[in-house]
Amino acid sequence: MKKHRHNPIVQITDQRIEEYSLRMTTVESERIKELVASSRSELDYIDMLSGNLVGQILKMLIRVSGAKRILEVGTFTGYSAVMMAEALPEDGEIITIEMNILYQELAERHFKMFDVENKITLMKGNAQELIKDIEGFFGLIFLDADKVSYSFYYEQALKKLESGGLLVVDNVLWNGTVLEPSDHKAEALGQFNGLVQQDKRVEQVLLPVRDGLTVIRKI
Ligand SMILES: C[S@@+](CC[C@H](N)C(=O)[O-])C[C@H]1O[C@@H](n2cnc3c(N)ncnc32)[C@H](O)[C@@H]1O
Repeated sequence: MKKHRHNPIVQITDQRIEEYSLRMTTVESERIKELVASSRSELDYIDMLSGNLVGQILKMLIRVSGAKRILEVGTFTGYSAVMMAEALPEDGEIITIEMNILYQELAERHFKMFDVENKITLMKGNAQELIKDIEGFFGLIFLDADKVSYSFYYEQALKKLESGGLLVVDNVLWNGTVLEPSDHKAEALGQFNGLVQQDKRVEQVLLPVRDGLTVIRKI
């Protein structure tokens, strides 16, 4: 029998509005639906997967900005990486970092299965160590890994973003608990949001979509 996590991510918006928004949003491709089904059949829980609202925002940002080189921190089973690959031109590339061996194997299998392995490179290991040595600049960076390290990743990401490049950061509202932090993750995310808000090097919008998504543009 499948296990359920004690504290799964819940929507911060009204559930009916969330469902309506999903119904009115471009539908996931067949391969993305298959990837979700495959993830569900392999794992006890898949609530870390960012979902169609975040996925479609990423795709839209890639198409509108023309970003060709993308860095993702936090692959999980490859959902957002494959979504982003769908919006990339033929010569585009994604580097995605994952430290969990089980997720690495599953993501790798999905990249092969869904024919995007030529566009996606999976870096295996701790992003906190690996990110510093990644060379070149990126048009878009998607930050979706260990929440307490967001401020560290933020500085690294700013160094690696092209001027005008986008940093998209997931879970910035942490179930709304950033308003009154009662654990170290909520506290770290609250500090991160404040850091971005004060930073003159960027402009940003915090979207109350799903668990909170901030889109940051490097000036
Ligand atoms: C929220 S999930 C990513 C979801 C994925 N972006 C998606 O939309 O399907 C976060 C992932 O980051 C990975 N992770 C957490 N800390 C990490 C670190 N320091 N280095 C690399 N991966 C990390 C976790 O193992 C997990 O798979």
